[in-house]
Amino acid sequence: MASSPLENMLAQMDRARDHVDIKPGVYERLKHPERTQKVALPVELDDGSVEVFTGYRAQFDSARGPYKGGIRYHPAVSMDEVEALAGWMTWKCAVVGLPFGGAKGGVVCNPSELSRTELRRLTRRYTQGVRRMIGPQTDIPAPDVNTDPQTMAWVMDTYSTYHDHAVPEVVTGKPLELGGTEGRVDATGRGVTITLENAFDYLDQDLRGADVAIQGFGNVGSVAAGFIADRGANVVAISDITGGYYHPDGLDIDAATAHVAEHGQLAGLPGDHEEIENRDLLTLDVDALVPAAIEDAITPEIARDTRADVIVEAANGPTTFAAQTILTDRDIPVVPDILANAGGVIVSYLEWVQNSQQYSWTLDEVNRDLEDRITTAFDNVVRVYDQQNTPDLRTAAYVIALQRVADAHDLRGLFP
Ligand SMILES: NC(=O)C1=CN([C@@H]2O[C@H](COP(=O)(O)OP(=O)(O)OC[C@H]3O[C@@H](n4cnc5c(N)ncnc54)[C@H](OP(=O)(O)O)[C@@H]3O)[C@@H](O)[C@H]2O)C=CC1
Ligand SMILES: O=C(O)CCC(=O)C(=O)O
Repeated sequence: MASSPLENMLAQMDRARDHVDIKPGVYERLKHPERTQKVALPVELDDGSVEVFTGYRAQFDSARGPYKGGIRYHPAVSMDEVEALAGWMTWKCAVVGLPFGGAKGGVVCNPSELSRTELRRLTRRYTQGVRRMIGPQTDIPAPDVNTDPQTMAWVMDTYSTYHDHAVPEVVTGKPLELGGTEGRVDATGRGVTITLENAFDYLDQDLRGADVAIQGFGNVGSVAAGFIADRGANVVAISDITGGYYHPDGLDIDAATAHVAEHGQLAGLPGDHEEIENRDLLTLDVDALVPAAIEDAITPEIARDTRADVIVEAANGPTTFAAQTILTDRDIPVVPDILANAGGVIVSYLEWVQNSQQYSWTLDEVNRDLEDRITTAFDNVVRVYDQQNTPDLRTAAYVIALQRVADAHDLRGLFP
């Protein structure tokens, strides 16, 4: 039976629960977001008509610091999905040791059908709708699926108009000109690549010469593909919603990136390669599979058929709970989303710190800090997995995250 992202997230928590010293009341609270909001967003379209979009923001937990998490524009956005994504942000920030809680927002829309001016009006409406929830000390949005630095600039501008001065630290992932940080655009893909290297080291394998398949060629997937190819691996397959491409000796990632920059999608990618379906990409005989699209890519059926030696989750929630159980039984390690894709929020944290200090760091400083934090988190997860005999790496990551959030609740005395 298909499960929703929220059901998957809650089941992942339950699997870790017995390994964590947590009061029942605290655990029960952590199964519910602290606050959610649904907003109606009337937007004037370019033809003069008005369409009312639906937006959401879910704030999951703030015991460790302000809520943090991206804004997604996608037709499948729902309250269930943003609640799950907000929960995953909470565990992600905790597992990599950031002083943040977790949130997520989204608007139900198809951005490919909206013009730039329509997207700007939609973003302003959404920001107005959630402006009492967000703020530099309360909840700090960032980019996610189909949103980018320009979207964040509009959020920052709209929020700032209510405060009579610029408030850059209300969002991260901004353009450099508006207080964005060096390295944020590449940060998630860079973190995925570092995690893939860490996983190969842990498994005593060499990334150089390894075959890697990547599903999703957006901000995260395309950047990861470039870095992974730079490390000497063969990126043998890539895909987006329009379909996939395969070459046993590795694809030309620079050419694919240039093609997407020009055409907006991979469709029509020229070159000497085979076209494949997304499902075929997920079951290729590769050394590593990197799902970098959206949730639920790896279903139980895919988990039974996949021939990857290791899976590194660049997307949030790409593996269903039932699929993870099958992969665990098949001894296929999965480096979970809350660790593998944390590079983005790590560098968002660095952006927020720089904005708060009105100071900026070099790209080298940012990249070094990212590498240190994500590698330390990887080592901690592997240590818990090895020492506490958790069923899989995901459970180990949840054990660390849940314990840190539970300890924060205890120390703050939020529960008698
Ligand atoms: N941006 C960030 O910093 C972070 C993102 N993430 C997660 O990474 C994932 C990707 O995000 P991001 O790269 O920013 O998003 P983008 O919107 O930039 O890219 C998403 C990519 O996935 C593709 N895609 C969507 N659905 C499918 C599908 N069913 N099959 C194959 N490809 C598909 C899209 O194709 P098309 O363009 O053709 O629609 C696009 O190439 C998401 O799960 C996101 O939550 C996690 C941490 C941080
Ligand atoms: O950069 C951030 O603050 C959050 C990015 C995000 O939405 C995610 O990690 O899923």
